[in-house]
Amino acid sequence: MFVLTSSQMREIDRKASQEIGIPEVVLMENAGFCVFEEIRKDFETLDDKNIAVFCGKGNNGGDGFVVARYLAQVCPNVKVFLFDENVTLISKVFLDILKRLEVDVSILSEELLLSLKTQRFDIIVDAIFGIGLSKDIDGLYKKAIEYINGSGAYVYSVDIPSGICSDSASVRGCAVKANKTVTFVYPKIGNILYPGSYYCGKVIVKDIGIPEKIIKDIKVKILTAEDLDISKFYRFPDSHKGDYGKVGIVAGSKYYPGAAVLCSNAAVQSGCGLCYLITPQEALYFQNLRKPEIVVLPLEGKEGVISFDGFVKFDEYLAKFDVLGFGCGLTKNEEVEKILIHILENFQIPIVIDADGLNTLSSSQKAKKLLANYKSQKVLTPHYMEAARILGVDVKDVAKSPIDAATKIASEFRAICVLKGSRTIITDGDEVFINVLGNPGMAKGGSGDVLTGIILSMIAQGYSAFEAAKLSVYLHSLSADILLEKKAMQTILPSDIIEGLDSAIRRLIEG
Ligand SMILES: NC(=O)C1=CN([C@@H]2O[C@H](COP(=O)(O)OP(=O)(O)OC[C@H]3O[C@@H](n4cnc5c(N)ncnc54)[C@H](O)[C@@H]3O)[C@@H](O)[C@H]2O)[C@@H](O)CC1
Ligand SMILES: Nc1ncnc2c1ncn2[C@@H]1O[C@H](COP(=O)(O)OP(=O)(O)O)[C@@H](O)[C@H]1O
Ligand SMILES: [K+]
Repeated sequence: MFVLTSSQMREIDRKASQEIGIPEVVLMENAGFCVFEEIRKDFETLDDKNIAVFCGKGNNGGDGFVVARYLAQVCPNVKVFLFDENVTLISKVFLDILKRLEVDVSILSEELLLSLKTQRFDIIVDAIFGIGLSKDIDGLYKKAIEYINGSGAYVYSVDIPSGICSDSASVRGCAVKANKTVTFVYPKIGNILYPGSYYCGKVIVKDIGIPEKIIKDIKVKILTAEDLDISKFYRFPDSHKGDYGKVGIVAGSKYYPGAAVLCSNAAVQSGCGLCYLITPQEALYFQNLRKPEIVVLPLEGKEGVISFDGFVKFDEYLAKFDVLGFGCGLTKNEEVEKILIHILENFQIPIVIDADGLNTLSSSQKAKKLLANYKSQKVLTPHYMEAARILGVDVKDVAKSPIDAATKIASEFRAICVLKGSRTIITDGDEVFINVLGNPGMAKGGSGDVLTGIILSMIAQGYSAFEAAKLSVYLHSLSADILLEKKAMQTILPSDIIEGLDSAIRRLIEG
């Protein structure tokens, strides 16, 4: 499913009306009716409800007038509150109809808002601002939104909760906290990314009669099972381990031995034929939880961290790997940088760089340049802070526009970027997928190491870096969601996510 920016939505509206000839009033009528239908579906009866519809002066308010008209046909207690009588031309069509039908329409003032505190509404429709929100909310708008949020009513937002920026999903001053948001054509970024997604409640996407053929060149999509290639999950009966690829992992240190265990355990649990773990000897003390299927190549370390001299002894192995993982739990020092540069200068293996591999990259101009020119597939898996370090920006800037940040990293390094967060973004610099599965039970140290292991395993099994990244992000969070059916968020561990891959893969295959 596509995800739109406000300008894409406007362009689609423009084409529908100017090129195809569908009048804008028809689209507004359809939008309002869709919202009404959703409300009618949710309640057995509406005639005993007290309903308020808050309408802004733009077209979002126009949708609100349509909703109010339909509601007034089935409910005697519908009140419309208008912020400004100076509404858009199309909205005026529907405001005039309301007036002719003698629906209760009032201009909202501070006094009127205060008097509403003694009334109780069962349902409130928020049609104050949609994709046209252009500045932070203040004044009477702010007070009305605070009133709506404190009212205890069941709240429907039209298109997007008022106060949420449809392009960044940020809260502009304050925002309506809806129970349900009915959006049109396709969801907007503000409906999908956080914090906007939280304010939306349940998001319902409705078709308002815009022909699909005018919706072109949309690059952002929600990641769904339909976007995944599972053809390589089929195993020929006479296949052998060599058919499922060799993963090499450079990970772990005296300080973070567990990261290496989680990453390599996840790799073997998700199907690669062989998995080799290159880790400093000093990290082995902790490895009793390591799966026995992993081949360990202990490396001579330096103060508990991998050393360049120790590492180059494994060059022969590196040449045989189908994919190399670099970074989980390595820590960051000059030796790690030297090793990364050595790999980038001397090998051409598909590479997945995570954690300290990314931190090393951020501070090494030489490694950055080599990576950009590295002639094999690359996947970078930063979380927001790691992305900020790579881009040399503040983490707030990444949070404000994560799609831009991920796209920039992918383009700069000609890599697949997996920008990890509550909504992980996967991009090759052109197409963008947003993952909407997963839960805060995953917000624990080690979840990222698990994801890296899965991506490595999928590349080893023959998937392209982009397909592997999509498939792995999906399975990783599907596993956590399945665990949530039986476990509390607090007790879901990254190691459980590894074990849960079994259910996740089976559920994906079975559909
Ligand atoms: N053909 C179309 O364009 C369609 C539009 N639709 C609806 O129209 C909406 C977009 O309508 P508009 O472009 O008129 O935009 P909005 O209705 O979202 O808001 C724009 C109006 O609010 C004012 N405004 C913005 N931010 C403000 C702030 N912080 N404080 C005070 N005033 C502020 C602007 O000056 C402008 O008057 C969509 O979200 C959707 O609900 C639907 O009817 C479907 C068809
Ligand atoms: N609130 C959340 N909802 C969904 N997924 C989450 C949430 N918090 C974290 N995750 C996922 O958990 C993983 C955390 O990775 P990362 O930050 O690299 O952790 P670590 O480096 O400690 O392993 C990412 O895949 C991320 O998408
Ligand atoms: K709204």
